[in-house]
Amino acid sequence: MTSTSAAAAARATVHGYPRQGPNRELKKAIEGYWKGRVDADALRATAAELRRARWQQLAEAGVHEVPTGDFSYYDHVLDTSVMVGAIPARHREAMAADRSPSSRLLPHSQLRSSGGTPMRRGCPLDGYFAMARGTQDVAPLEMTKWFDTNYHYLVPELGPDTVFAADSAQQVAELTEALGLGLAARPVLVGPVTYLLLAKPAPGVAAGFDPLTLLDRLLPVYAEVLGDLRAAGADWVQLDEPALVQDRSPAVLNAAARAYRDLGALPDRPRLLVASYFDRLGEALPVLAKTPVEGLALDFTGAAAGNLEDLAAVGGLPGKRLVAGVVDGRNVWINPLEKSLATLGTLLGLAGRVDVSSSCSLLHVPLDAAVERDIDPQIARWLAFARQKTAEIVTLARGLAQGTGAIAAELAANRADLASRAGSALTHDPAVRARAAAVTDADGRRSQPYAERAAAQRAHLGLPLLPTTTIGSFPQTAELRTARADLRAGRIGTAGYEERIAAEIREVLAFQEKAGIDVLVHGEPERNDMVQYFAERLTGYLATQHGWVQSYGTRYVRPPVLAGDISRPEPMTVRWTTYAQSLTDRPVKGMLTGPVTMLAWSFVRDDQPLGETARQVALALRDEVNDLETAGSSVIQVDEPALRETLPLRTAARAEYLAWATEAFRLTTAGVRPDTQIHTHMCYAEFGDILQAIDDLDADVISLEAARSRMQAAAELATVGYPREVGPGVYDIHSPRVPGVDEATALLRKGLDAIPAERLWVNPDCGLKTRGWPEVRAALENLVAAAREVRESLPGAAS
Ligand SMILES: Nc1nc2c(c(=O)[nH]1)N[C@@H](CNc1ccc(C(=O)N[C@@H](CCC(=O)N[C@@H](CCC(=O)N[C@@H](CCC(=O)O)C(=O)O)C(=O)O)C(=O)O)cc1)CN2
Ligand code: MET
Ligand SMILES: [Zn+2]
Repeated sequence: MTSTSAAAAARATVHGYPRQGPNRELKKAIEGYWKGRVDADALRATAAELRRARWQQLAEAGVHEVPTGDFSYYDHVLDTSVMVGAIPARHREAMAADRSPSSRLLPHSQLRSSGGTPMRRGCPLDGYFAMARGTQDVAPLEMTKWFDTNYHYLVPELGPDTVFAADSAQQVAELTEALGLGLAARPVLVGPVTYLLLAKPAPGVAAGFDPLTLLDRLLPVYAEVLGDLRAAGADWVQLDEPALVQDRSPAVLNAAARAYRDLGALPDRPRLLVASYFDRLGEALPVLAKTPVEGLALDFTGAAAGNLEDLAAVGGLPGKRLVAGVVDGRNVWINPLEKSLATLGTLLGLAGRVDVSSSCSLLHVPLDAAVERDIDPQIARWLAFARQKTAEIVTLARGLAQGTGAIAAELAANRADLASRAGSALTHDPAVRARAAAVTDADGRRSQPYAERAAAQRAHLGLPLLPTTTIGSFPQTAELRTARADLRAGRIGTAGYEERIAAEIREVLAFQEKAGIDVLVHGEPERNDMVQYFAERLTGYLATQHGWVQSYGTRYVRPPVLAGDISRPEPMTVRWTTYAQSLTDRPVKGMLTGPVTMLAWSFVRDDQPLGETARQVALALRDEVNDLETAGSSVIQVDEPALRETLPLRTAARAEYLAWATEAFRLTTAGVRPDTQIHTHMCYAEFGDILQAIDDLDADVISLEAARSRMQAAAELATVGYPREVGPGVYDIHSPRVPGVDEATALLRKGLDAIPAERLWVNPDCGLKTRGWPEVRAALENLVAAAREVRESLPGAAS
C-alpha cells in the first residue's frame, strides 16, 4: 500500500472508554446490588444500557471502530481471570458450596446490614464480586496499581496446578451487542504475556514460582477465545501488552515472540492488533514487529514519544496496521493537533495503514469537560476529557485522510486555545517562580541530624514505648458526605456544615482518648478527598465537580488539574487541627498530603518538568507545615502513598524521578524545629525498590502498610539499616475484618524482630475512611490492648 492510500484509509478509534456513565450510574447500581436494593436483572440492564450509550456516543462522534470488552463490573483484569478460568481454589470451592444451604458466601455489605436482606444464590455475579471483595470466609484477590496509574486491578493468582479453561461469554456478548447496533467493533483483551506478568503465585505456592511458565497452557485458551470472537463476527481483536514497555529479560521477550507467533499461526482467527502504552516499547518493538500479527498500537505521547524513532529504526511496519496513540489518554490537556498531524504524517511512511487513537484507554480520564460549570470558560477551552479527546481523534483521522484543509476550522480553534494557555497569567506567577528559583539545598535539610532530633522529640513529646496512633482519616460516613452535598446544594449554610464537622471532630477525639491512643488525629471529616481538598485551596489548581475517574471497583476519585503556578492564599488545615488540639492534652497530628502524591493523583502540567511543579507544591505545603507548627502542632504527618507508584516504568528514568521527589518532600518538611516530629505514610507494598528514597525523605517516623504481608516492609527497612522510627501497620484496613488482640500482638512481636522497641510505632495500615465505626472502634481498642501487652512484656518494662 502506498502512503497516500494509507492516509486515505485512516480511521478513528479508541482503546477503551470510561465505564461509569455520566452520573456514575454503574457505581450506584453495583453498590445498590450489594445492599440488596437492586436485583441482578436490573444491574445487568443498567450495565447494558451504559454500554449501548457509550458506543452510540463514540459512533456519533465519528469513531469508525468502537472497542468492546473494555466494560467491567469491577475490573478488566479480574474479567480476564474469569475469561481464562483462573478462579482461585478458595473461590471455586465457595461457589460450589454456595449451592448448599449451609453456605455463608455473601457480600460483606449484606453481612453488615441489619438483617432482612435476602441472600442471593446461584448468581454468577456474586461469585465474581466475592473474588473482588471477599466474603466473611473467603479472602478476595489482592489489589494493586495498574502500572503507574491510580487504577487498581485484582492480581491473578496462579500456580503450577492452575488449569485454564476458556470462558468467552462476556467478550462474545459485548461484541454481539455492539455489532447489533450496526457498528464496526474491536474486542479488547488483556494480552496473555501481560496477564501472566501481572499475576502472582497463589497462596501456598512457592514465591519463586514464575507465572510465565504457564504460557503454553494459556495460549490454547486465548486461541479458543479468539476463535469464538471470530465466529461471533470479530474482524480485529486487540491484545493489550502494556507490560512489555518495562525493562524485560530475554526470557520475557522470547515469550512474547512465541505467544504472537503461535496465535498468529491459528488457522481461523481475527486479525490481531497488539497494543502497548504508558512508555516506549523499546526492545519489544522489533520482537513484535517480526511476528505475524497484523497490527501494532503504539503510544506516541510523553515518555513514549520515542516510539517514533524506534519505529523508524526497525524499518517501520510494512504491510501492517499501525494504530497511532497520539491523543494522551492519561492527561486532560487539549491535543496540539498540528504537532500530532506531523507525527501521523511521518508514521504514514512507516506502516501499511495508519489509524488514529488515544495513547491508552480513556478509562484514566473523566468523561466530559463540557459539564463542568465552575471552571473559568477561558480555561475550560484548554481541557479535553474522554468525550473531547474522542472528537480530537476523529478530527485527526479526518485531517490525515482528507488533508488539513478538511479540518481548517478545528486547527484554527486549536491554535487559539493553545496560544491562550501558553500566554496565560495563570501559568506564570512571577512570585511563585522567583521563590522556586531561590530554593537552596539548605532549605531541604532539617537543622539537626536525625539522632539529635529524636532526642529532642522524645523529651518534648514524652510518649511511651510503642506509641499508638492512626493514619489520619476516620470513617467518612454517609452523614458527612450528605452534609457536604447539602452545603454544595445550598440546603445548609456554612455555619451548619462547620458545626457538623466540629461535632464529628469532638466525637473522633473523645473516642481516641477513651481508647487510650497516644498520638491523636482529628479524623479528616472535612476532606472530600486527601488530594482534592488541598487542590480546592491552592491557587493554580482546578478541581472538577463531575470529573470522576475509576480508582478501583466502585470507588472513584476526581483528580484535580495542576493548571498553573501553585500558591497558597491562606492556611488550609490549621483551623480544624487547632480546634482538635484544643480538645485534648495529648498531641494531635497535623495531617497533610505530600507534594509527590499531590502530583501523582492529579492531572499534571505538560508544559514544564514535573520536578518544577513538585517544587511549587512543596513550597505551598511547607508554609502549611510551618503554620501548623506555629499554631502548636508538635507532630505533623505528610502522606506520600504515591511515592512508589509514580516510579518510572523504565529503570533508566528512576534516579532522576527519585531525586526531585525526595527533594520536594524534604522541602515541604525541613522548615520545622528539631523537636517537631515529622511523620510520613505510605500504603502500597513493594517498598523494596525505594528503600533508599525512603531514607532520603529524612522523616522522623514512617507508617507503612504491613499487616497482610506480616511485617515484610519493616523487615525490608531493617535490612538496609533504616535508622528512624517505623510504624508497620498491624490492622489491614482494606478488609472489614477486625483483628483480634492476639493477632495484633503477634504482628507487633514480629515487628520487634526487625525494629527495636525504642523505634517501633503501633498503627493501622492506612486511614479508616472506607471503614465503618463499629469495626474501627473494636479494631483500635484491640490495637491499644496489644500495644500495652507487648509494652509490659518488654525487658525492663516498669510493671
Ligand atoms: N485521590 C485519591 N487517590 C487515591 C486514594 C485516595 O484516597 N485519594 N486512595 C487509594 C484509592 N482508594 C480510594 C479509596 C476510597 C475512594 C472513595 O471512597 N471514593 C468515593 C468518593 C470520595 C469523594 O470524593 N467524596 C466526596 C463526594 C461524595 C459523593 O459522591 N457525593 C455525592 C452526593 C453525596 C452522597 O449522597 O453520598 C455526589 O456528589 O453525587 C465527598 O465526600 O464530598 C467514592 O467513590 O464513593 C477512592 C479511592 C489510591 N488512590
Ligand atoms: C491513601 S493514604 C491515606 C492517608 C490519609 N491521611 C488517611 O488517613 O486517609
Ligand atoms: Zn494510606
